[in-house]
Amino acid sequence: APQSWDWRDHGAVSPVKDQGMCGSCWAFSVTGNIEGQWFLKKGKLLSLSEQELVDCDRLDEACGGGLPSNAYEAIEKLGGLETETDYRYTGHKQSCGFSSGKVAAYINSSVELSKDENGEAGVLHLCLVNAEIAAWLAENGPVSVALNAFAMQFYRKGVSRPLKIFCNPWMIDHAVLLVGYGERNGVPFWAIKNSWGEDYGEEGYYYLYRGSRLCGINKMCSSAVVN
Ligand SMILES: CCC[C@@H](/C=C/S(=O)(=O)c1ccccc1)NC(=O)[C@H](Cc1ccccc1)NC(=O)N1CCC(N2CCOCC2)CC1
Repeated sequence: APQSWDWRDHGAVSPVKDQGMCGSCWAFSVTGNIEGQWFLKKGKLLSLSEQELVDCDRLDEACGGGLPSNAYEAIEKLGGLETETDYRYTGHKQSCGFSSGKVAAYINSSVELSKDENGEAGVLHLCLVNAEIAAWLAENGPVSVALNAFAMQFYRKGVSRPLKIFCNPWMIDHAVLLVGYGERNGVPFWAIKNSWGEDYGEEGYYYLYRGSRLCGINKMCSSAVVN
């Protein structure tokens, strides 16, 4: 994998969004991943609708939380995602207003990078080791990841390196988008697109120390597949 990589430099990342007072981080993580996949496979960067998932993804729980793996399945069943403009974000659950005629992007399947080929858990690869995530990311696009967000809540700038006791990798409670990795003054980092608005962190981004599988970032990596 390259020494450093950032999908923002390659046009595969839409502007930072704000989930507001709604626990819909899972939807933003998934739309961010699909925006990247769609851009890389179809050449167009779209801003896709999280509200469609909040209102219409019955496998998840709207502002009460969700799982990217459920969301990919729901998007396949629905037939795709409308754009942010066509199905705009309100930050609370409404009745489903999805119309298949307005689908702007679709997915063919999804991959859990934390499982082996036939989807069994246990054989962790492609996500467990940092070099594997970096290689997969540089090759295939931004990755949906989940992590313990405790340290994120107190983050302002720089490379965050919380003590493990403040970032229990088994207490994962937030879903975000991994867009790149690199080094700052010799400190390796992951570049993470958050969904708490542009005022959060560094222009809406969180930079997490890339080492020793901090905050559980290696546990739930996934991506949609667009053919
Ligand atoms: C109230 C939900 C908040 C929301 C978004 C986070 S947030 O609001 O951005 C935030 C996170 C941390 C600190 C502060 C703010 N979190 C989630 O959606 C998290 C994201 C996540 C966690 C773990 C693994 C993968 C993804 N998911 C969840 O909270 N859930 C996952 C699905 C679960 N269902 C239970 C019933 O059976 C079906 C599944 C409900 C809870």
